[in-house]
Amino acid sequence: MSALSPMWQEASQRQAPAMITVESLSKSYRGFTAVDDVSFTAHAGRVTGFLGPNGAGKSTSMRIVVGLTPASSGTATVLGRRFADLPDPGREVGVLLDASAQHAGRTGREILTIAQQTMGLARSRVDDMLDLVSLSSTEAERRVRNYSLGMRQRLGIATALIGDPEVLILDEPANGLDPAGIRWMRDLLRGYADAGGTVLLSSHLLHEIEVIADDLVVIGHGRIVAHGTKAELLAAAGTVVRSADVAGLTTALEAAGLSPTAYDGGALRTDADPSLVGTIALAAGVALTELRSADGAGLEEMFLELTSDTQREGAAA
Ligand SMILES: Nc1ncnc2c1ncn2[C@@H]1O[C@H](COP(=O)(O)OP(=O)(O)OP(=O)(O)O)[C@@H](O)[C@H]1O
Repeated sequence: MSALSPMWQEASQRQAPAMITVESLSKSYRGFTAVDDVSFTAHAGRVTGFLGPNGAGKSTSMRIVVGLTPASSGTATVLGRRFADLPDPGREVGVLLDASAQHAGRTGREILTIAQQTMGLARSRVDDMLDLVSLSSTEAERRVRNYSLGMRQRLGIATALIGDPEVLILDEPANGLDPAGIRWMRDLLRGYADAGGTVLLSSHLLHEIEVIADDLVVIGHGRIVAHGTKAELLAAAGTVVRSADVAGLTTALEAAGLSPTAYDGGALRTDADPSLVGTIALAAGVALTELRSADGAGLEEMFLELTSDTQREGAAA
């Protein structure tokens, strides 16, 4: 990452170069389409969250990006090349796909030392990385089979970062981390992106990704259902409004041409902004008990819908 030119670091974030480009990617397994015409980009200086319920196609897409699974069609490039064509992938792209896949019989220090030697890095990188991910020297001497999932995630992140790559690709890195661990990871990734790095990370939890990501790519049933900056996706949320007279409020909003939908605990949500909703309620003589911008509600509803679909499918399978 230290190789990033100052020009890139100064570039406005949205105009930062695309470091990961996925175009019309599809993957089928014996007639089942796991990834269906997926396209997105991840930019330098930004954390891109890849969000979707279990089985949505996140891991498959990420495995294709890093060359572990062949695509049925479409292309994926990192730093402008197919992963397999990168001259020095370990030092260009840090990858953590499955923290549990690390060699269980080796110690954390051994795993980092192997990576350090394979990449021809300074020996000091091993201790630097252990410090960075807060694994103590005692923990580093333990075999990975005795690590908690959270410790494996920390070790996996250390391994991904040891080569000082420009791009980080992490599949569900927050799994197994406690709230303090999630905060630690958020700060680490924020610092990495602020220094010009590119992060693509997946999660099946909206709130987890909401606190970490700048950009969001939402996937369901193998297809991209939303893609944009977090601010854009959260802003397109409308208003949450509540009244003791739900029927009267619904009638008034519908008469004004709005289409309110039921929201949490008897409230209603509409796409209109709060001032319009307040004006309509006042004109109709309906007293409100709550009126607020529904930050994130649209995204949350969409995500819940995707999740419940997936659960129904899972139950039927
Ligand atoms: N090797 C495979 N053979 C057959 N089907 C597969 C294979 N790998 C993945 N799938 C299927 O493709 C779909 C997408 O799986 P994938 O692991 O990419 O989802 P995901 O979004 O990463 O989910 P999770 O959050 O559960 O890891 C799932 O229905 C899965 O069962």
